[in-house]
Amino acid sequence: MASTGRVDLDGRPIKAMTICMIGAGGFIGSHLCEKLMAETPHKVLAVDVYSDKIKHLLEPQSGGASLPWGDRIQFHRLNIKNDSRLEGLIKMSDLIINLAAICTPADYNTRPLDTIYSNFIDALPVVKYCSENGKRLIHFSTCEVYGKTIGSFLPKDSPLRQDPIYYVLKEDTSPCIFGSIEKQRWSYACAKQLIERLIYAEGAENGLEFTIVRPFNWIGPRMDFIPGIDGPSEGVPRVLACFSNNLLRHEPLKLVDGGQSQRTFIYIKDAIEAVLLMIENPTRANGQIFNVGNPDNEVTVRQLAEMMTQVYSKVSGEAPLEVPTIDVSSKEFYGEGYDDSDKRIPDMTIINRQLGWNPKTSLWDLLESTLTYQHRTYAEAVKQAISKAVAS
Ligand SMILES: NC(=O)c1ccc[n+]([C@@H]2O[C@H](COP(=O)([O-])OP(=O)(O)OC[C@H]3O[C@@H](n4cnc5c(N)ncnc54)[C@H](O)[C@@H]3O)[C@@H](O)[C@H]2O)c1
Ligand SMILES: O=C(O)[C@H]1O[C@H](OP(=O)(O)OP(=O)(O)OC[C@H]2O[C@@H](n3ccc(=O)[nH]c3=O)[C@H](O)[C@@H]2O)[C@H](O)[C@@H](O)[C@@H]1O
Repeated sequence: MASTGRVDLDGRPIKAMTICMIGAGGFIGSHLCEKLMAETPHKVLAVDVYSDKIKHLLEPQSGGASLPWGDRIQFHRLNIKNDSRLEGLIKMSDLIINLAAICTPADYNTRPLDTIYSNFIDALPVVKYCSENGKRLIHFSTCEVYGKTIGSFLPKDSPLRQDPIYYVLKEDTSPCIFGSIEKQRWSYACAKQLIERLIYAEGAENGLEFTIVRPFNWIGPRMDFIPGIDGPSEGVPRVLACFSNNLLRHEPLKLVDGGQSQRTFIYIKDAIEAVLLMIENPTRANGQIFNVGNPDNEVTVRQLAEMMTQVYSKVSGEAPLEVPTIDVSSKEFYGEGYDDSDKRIPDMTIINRQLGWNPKTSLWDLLESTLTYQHRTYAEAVKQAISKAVAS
């Protein structure tokens, strides 16, 4: 590995590495590839079944000159479920990052088998090849492994609900609390928890060098799809894309079960800074599980809907709807077996101590840049789709 001129947090030179990034064509992968190309000399073997979100990194845009990062990024279209090329790509790499997963809640209770296979079974060979070949692994888990907060089981009027010990989620002390088996929502969280335990055990018993990332609602441009435009008309993406779709179509935002659940949202670009620190500081990141979120950006889903409505009106110049939201039951919206995390505030002690990282962007600012992107990218296409539907 050649030196890069960059230094790590302890002042040691960082060597250029080859990174096998599985799921590189998704939302997080596309931002991570962009960052690695723009700011580092590392090479990326980008593995995915789709490449639309990283097209701009793989080939010059129409009429443009060659790409500044040349051939440092290579796309390998393969499905890790059933492709023998995976092991070879892992062997060629210094670091493996696994992002591949089914990770939209609408799938957890309606396609629980695919969800469990994708998040546990399909990740097994990746862990095995890393362990057998002595390769470092950064695996993407989720804040959903915490499930529900302890506080949610206390009486509604209990003063203990105000005590952070009952709701702040900490990597090494918080329990993982899921609903019953009939609540298939938890198939995802449970599969992610088991793969975390397996990776941890590979570290303990076989010396696998690993880092586990638990993202807390990372959002930004290129997240999921807009139904009927760049994804299926009946598809249900995560909340940012659902609400963006409603705003683009001038229809009320749907609040599931009153929109009382709470989330902390973090701007994808802040979160990617944390991942780059993990990549380039293995001695500080190995053996760690990291929460990556923004505890200062907490809102209820209802408040998120209200803020997105205001921000969208500002960036689009269109007046907000008179009735901006409507209530819908979770059964109607997601079907049988849905359940929800009540509240998600990440404890930041470990990532602060190990990597000195903190998020920067406020919720308003991150929504402003994201909705500007959504409006610029989709408004015209949505308008055309609506007028076509009216004409036919
Ligand atoms: N976005 C978030 O806030 C968030 C939060 C918690 C956890 N995560 C985790 O981070 C990871 C990435 O999330 P994302 O938001 O970028 O999701 P995403 O769906 O945009 O990206 C996942 C990518 O993996 C690819 N993939 C899935 N199965 C594959 C297979 N068998 N072979 C090859 N490629 C495959 C998909 O095509 C997709 O491009 C996931 O593991 C997810 O569980 C994300
Ligand atoms: O992003 C994360 O950190 C994790 O959480 C997400 O789960 P969740 O936050 O429940 O999923 P969203 O689709 O973003 O929904 C957030 C909340 O908004 C609500 N919602 C969603 C969509 C909608 O149109 N209306 C609405 O009220 C949901 O019921 C939920 O309470 C997903 O499971 C994963 O992407 C990820 O692992």
